[in-house]
Amino acid sequence: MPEFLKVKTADEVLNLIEDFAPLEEETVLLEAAAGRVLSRNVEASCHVPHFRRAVMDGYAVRARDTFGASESLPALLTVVGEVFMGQPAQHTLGPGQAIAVPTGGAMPEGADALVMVEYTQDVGDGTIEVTRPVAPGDNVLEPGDDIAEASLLFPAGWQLRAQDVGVLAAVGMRSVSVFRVPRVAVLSTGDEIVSPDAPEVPVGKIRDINTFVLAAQVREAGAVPGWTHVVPDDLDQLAAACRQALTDHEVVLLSGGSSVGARDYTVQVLERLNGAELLVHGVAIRPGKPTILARIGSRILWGLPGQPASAMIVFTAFVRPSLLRLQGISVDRSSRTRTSRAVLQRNLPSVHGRADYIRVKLSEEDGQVLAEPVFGSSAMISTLARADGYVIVPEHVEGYEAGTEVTVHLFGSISRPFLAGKEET
Ligand SMILES: Nc1nc2c(c(=O)[nH]1)N[C@H]1C(S)=C(S)[C@@H](COP(=O)(O)OP(=O)(O)OC[C@H]3O[C@@H](n4cnc5c(N)ncnc54)[C@H](O)[C@@H]3O)O[C@H]1N2
Ligand code: MOO
Repeated sequence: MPEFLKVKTADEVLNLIEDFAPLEEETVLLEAAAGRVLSRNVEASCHVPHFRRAVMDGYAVRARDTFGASESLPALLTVVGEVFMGQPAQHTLGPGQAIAVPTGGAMPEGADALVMVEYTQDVGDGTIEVTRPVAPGDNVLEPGDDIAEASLLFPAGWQLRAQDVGVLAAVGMRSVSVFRVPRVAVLSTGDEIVSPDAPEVPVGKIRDINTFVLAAQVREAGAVPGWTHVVPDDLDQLAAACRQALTDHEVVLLSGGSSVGARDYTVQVLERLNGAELLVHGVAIRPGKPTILARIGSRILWGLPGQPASAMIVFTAFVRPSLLRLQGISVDRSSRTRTSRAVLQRNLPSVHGRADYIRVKLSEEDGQVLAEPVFGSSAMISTLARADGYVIVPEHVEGYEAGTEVTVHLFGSISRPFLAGKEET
C-alpha cells in the first residue's frame, strides 16, 4: 500500500500557507468593501469634521461669558441669530451674545463653546439665561478632532469592518483598493455520491454532504464558491474536472480520494497536471491525516479527506487560513480570530505524536464558558452540527484533564443550537 508522501505538522502547513502571495488588487465600491482587505495604506485626504461643529443642540457662546453662572445667578446673554442645519453661520458672535445652533451645525466665528439648551431659559426679549458654565471647547468638535488630515487610517492588510467603511466614507472615499477574493471550485469525488434530491439512494450510495458544507465555508471565509461538481472515481474524469476547474478558479477543493486506498486518485491526478507541485501529502493530525496541498503555477489545490467531519475540520484549520491569505490576511491574524477560552468538562485523551482536533460543544454557566467534547466517528455529520468548534491537543501532549482551561477554535460565526432532540451517547 502506498504511503503518505510528505507528512507535515499543522504548524508546517500553516507556514507554507503564510508564504502564499495575496491575489492582485482591484477597486470596489464602499457598498461592497466590508470584509475586504486593503491592498494599500489609506490616509485621510481631509480633516473630519472640516469645520467647527456643534455636537449638541444649544447656544454657541464665549465660555468666559458663562463663568460662575448658576441656577440662582444665571448669565444673561442676547440671542443674535440662529445657525441652520447644513449651512454656514451667518453671524459672528460678540461678547455677551448667544447664537442658537442645532446638533451638527456650524459654530459661528467668535464662539468657543456650546451651552446645551437644557441649561438655558428663554426669558423673552431675545434674551436667554444660562444656568451652568461651559469651558472653552465644550460640546464642540474642532476641524480634525475626529480624523486628522494626512493621518494613516488603515495599513495595507487591514480587513475592513462596518465602522471602517464609515471612516472611508467620512473622508470622501467612494471606492477603495483591496485584494481580489479567490474563486473556489468544490469538487467531490466518489462513485457513491448522489445528489441530496436523488429520488432513491440505493445501499452503498450516500447523499453529497461535503459539496454543500465546503461551499458554505468558502463563503464564510469571504471567498466566492464557483463551480461545484461531483466526479466519479475515474482518473480521466477527475483529471479533466481539475483541469477545467483550474482554468477559472484560483483554488480547487477536492474532497474524498485523498487517502491511500487503491481508488484514491488525487495524487495521481496531480501527476497528470502540468507544473503541479505536491507540498503536503498527509498532516499529523486526527481527523484529517489524508490532507493534500499542491500548487499548480499560481493556483492552489487542496485534497480533503472525504469524511465530512474531517473535511470540515481541515477546512477550518488550513483551507480557511489559505483563503484569507490570498485575500491579504496573514495566517497569524486569521488563526488568532474566532477562538474562545473554555473549561473542559471531561478528560480529553490523546495519543502522543499526533495532534488531535476534538469537537466540543460550548455552554455557559455562572459566567464561565464550558466545553463538552462531542465524541463520534468523523463519518458522522451530526457530530459537527452539535459542535461549536474544536480543541487541539498538540502532538507532544497526552490529553487534557477535565477542569483545564483550553482554547476552542470556533466553526463559522453563526452559532445555533443543534436540532431539538436527544443527545447521542
Ligand atoms: N486502512 C485505512 N483506511 C482509512 C484510513 C487509513 O489510514 N487506513 N484513513 C481513514 C481516514 S482517517 C479518512 S479521513 C478516510 C479518507 O478517505 P478519502 O479522503 O480517501 O475519502 P474517501 O475514501 O473518498 O471517503 C471517505 C468517506 O467519506 C465519504 N464521503 C466522501 N465524499 C463525501 C461527500 N461529498 N459527502 C458525504 N460523504 C462523503 C465517503 O463515502 C467515505 O465514506 O479514509 C479512512 N480510511
Ligand atoms: O484522519 Mo480521518 O480524516 O480521521 O477521518
